[in-house]
Amino acid sequence: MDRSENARPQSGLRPPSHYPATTIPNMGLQEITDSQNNARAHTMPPPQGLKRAYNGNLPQPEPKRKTLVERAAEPIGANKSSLPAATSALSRPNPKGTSIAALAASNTTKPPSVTVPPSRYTSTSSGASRPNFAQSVGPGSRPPISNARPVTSMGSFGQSVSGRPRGNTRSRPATAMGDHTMEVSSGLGQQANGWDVDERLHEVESQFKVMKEAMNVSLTDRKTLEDAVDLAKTRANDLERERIRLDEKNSLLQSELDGLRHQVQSLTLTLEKEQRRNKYDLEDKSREHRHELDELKRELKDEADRVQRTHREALEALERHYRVELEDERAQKSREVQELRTKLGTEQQDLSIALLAKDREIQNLRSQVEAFKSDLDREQTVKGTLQQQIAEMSTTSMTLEDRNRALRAQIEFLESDSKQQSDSFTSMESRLQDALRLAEEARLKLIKEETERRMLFNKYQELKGNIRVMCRVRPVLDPTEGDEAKILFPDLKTSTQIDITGPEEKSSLGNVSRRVMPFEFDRVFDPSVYNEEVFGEISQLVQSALDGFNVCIFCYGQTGSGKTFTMSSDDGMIPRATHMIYETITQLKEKSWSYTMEGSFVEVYNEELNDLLTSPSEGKKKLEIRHDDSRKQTTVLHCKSVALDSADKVATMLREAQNNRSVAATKANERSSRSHSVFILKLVGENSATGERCEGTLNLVDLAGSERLKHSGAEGDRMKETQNINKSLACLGDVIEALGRGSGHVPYRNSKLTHLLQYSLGGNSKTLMFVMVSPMEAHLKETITSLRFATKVHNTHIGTAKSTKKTKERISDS
Ligand SMILES: Nc1ncnc2c1ncn2[C@@H]1O[C@H](COP(=O)(O)OP(=O)(O)OP(=O)(O)O)[C@@H](O)[C@H]1O
Repeated sequence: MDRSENARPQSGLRPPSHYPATTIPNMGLQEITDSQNNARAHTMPPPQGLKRAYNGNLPQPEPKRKTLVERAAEPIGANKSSLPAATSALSRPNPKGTSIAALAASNTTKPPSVTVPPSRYTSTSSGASRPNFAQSVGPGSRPPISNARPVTSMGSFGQSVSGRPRGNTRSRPATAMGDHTMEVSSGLGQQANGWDVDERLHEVESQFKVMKEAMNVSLTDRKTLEDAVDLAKTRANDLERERIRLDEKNSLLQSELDGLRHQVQSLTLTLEKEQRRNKYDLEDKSREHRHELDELKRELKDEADRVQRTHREALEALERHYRVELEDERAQKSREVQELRTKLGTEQQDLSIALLAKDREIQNLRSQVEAFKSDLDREQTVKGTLQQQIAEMSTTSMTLEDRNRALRAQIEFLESDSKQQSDSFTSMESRLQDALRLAEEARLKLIKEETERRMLFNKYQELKGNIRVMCRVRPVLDPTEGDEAKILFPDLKTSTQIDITGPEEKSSLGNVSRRVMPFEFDRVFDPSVYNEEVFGEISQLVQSALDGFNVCIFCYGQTGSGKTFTMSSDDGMIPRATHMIYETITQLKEKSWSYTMEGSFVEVYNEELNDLLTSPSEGKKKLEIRHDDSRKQTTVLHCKSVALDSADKVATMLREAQNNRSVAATKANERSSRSHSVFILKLVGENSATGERCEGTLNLVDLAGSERLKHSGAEGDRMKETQNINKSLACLGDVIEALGRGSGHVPYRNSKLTHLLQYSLGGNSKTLMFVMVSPMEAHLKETITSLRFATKVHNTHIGTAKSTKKTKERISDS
């Protein structure tokens, strides 16, 4: 065991390095002694003297079984001086904290005694070796056991003694004496003879002496040992006390340790508390920091919001500012635009006024041009007359020249006689006056001739008949329409006849035949004729209206036969009539005639009058018919009348009437073909030169479909419509018939239509009926019916006599 192990404290707790120096390691006494024993057991051989003394006879001492007493006794002899030092070392506080074991070890490792060299025994007495022996007994004084040393030194002794081989060799117990013996023998000299008894005896004696001395030494040793035992006992007691003191100290230390543990615990607790506190502090700090961070974030966010808000506000302010500016600018611009518009409007107005003025000017200029033209014509006539006169005058002039020459001769003869010249001027002036008078007379004659023309024209119209009937056959619109009826137009020259091949008829004999029915009218238009040509025929009647007559133009026929196409299509009779009227009015201005023209459009549906120029949204007022017998004029109360001061207005009026009719058509199916429409054009003309005044009316009537009720197979409202249509058409026939008969009573009031057209059907009025014919076989019966009705009308003569022709039906060849 080394010193460091001895110095280890008993308990597991190692005191800290800064432990107080007074503290002694907690080591038990037994342990100390054990350690010493062990140390000795390893390091110390038994005392040399004893070894020699008991070599071979004494029991070999058990080195590890030495008691404390023996061990205590060992250093006493040799360490009498060291014991007090040791005890004092134990008793006094060790400033460096050296342990007892360490002290013991130091005693062991540094023996104060010196081992007696063996050479001393060879030459010295026994008394001289004692202190050395005592010294060798002390602790640590013994030389360490050498492994090289033979356990049985006697063997070697024997060898060394004999120096030669021995035959009868006795073994001797190995003793420590061997060495001495050998040394002694060697000291006696090498020449001694082993077989010398004396010598051997001497040797034994000397050995005996030595042994005796050894005995004495042993006794002394014993005494010394006993003293040592006592001393050891004392020392043990001291040690026991020391142990108790150490125990006390130990317990003290334990309590101190407990205190320290407690302190450590409390420190640990404090530390834990501190840690906890620190943790809390840290958490608080962290919370604070987080809070601060949140605050900062919030502030930052607020700041950012504020900045954003500021920016937004700034932006909004800017936007507002710019918007206001923009609005201002826009308002200014719009004001400018408004001003410009106003200016433009004013300019436009001015322009339109100027335009109107220009128009008027142009019109005036035109009329002037026309007047100039007529003047020119007149002047040309006058010029012709004048040229004639000039020719006459040139003849006269030649005569005059002859006369002039003669006169010159006379003048020359008479020398400046001017009387004749002035006479000549006077005659020329009178001639001019005559020419002007003639021109005025010619103008008056022209006006008179216009009046005469009107009269003659009217007479001509009357001769043609006040009721005229024309027939028009529409073309086949589509090949899929069906079979075409056999219609012929035999009189190509005059175009007044139409031959209809009737349906198949069976005679009593069973012969099937078709009758050809010829119809003759004032004019027959085949399908190839255009509206333009048709209008050419009726233009004279329009002229009559301008001349102050009431004119009525009907379109009669079954549905789909072409009534509306003839009357109201874009190039129909109504637009053409109005255009013609405009043109004529303009022409008549040169004859000092000025006209006003008013138009209205009414519809007779189910024996009720409707204003087609008033839309249903404007509210419907009941129309009433008023007659002015003195003027022979009819007025429709509450009916819209449009001043037609331009030809375009007629087209607008027709469109408006068509629209209003379409709206009405949604309530009653196909209204247009189920009602009579009447376009009324009132014309009032005045002649500024003659003071004449004329008032005429042109009625353009598109009659409802003339199909028979039983044919149409109508029911309900449709039947009522058809009944009303048939009734009004029958009334028209009755009126015409009554007029033709010259009957005193004409049943105008039997239907709304005849009542409305009262002054346009009888008396001085002119009536033209178009009978419209479908070319289809399927419509043959209706065609024949219509043509028969038309013939009846055609045979009626109102006012003046009219030659009539008789036509005969014949049987068709086919
Ligand atoms: N002479 C014609 N040339 C070409 N097409 C015609 C002619 N006459 C009539 N039509 C066409 O025949 C069709 C029927 O004509 P329209 O509508 O004038 O008949 P309507 O007798 O007025 O019929 P409704 O009594 O039903 O009004 C129309 O499509 C029209 O354009």
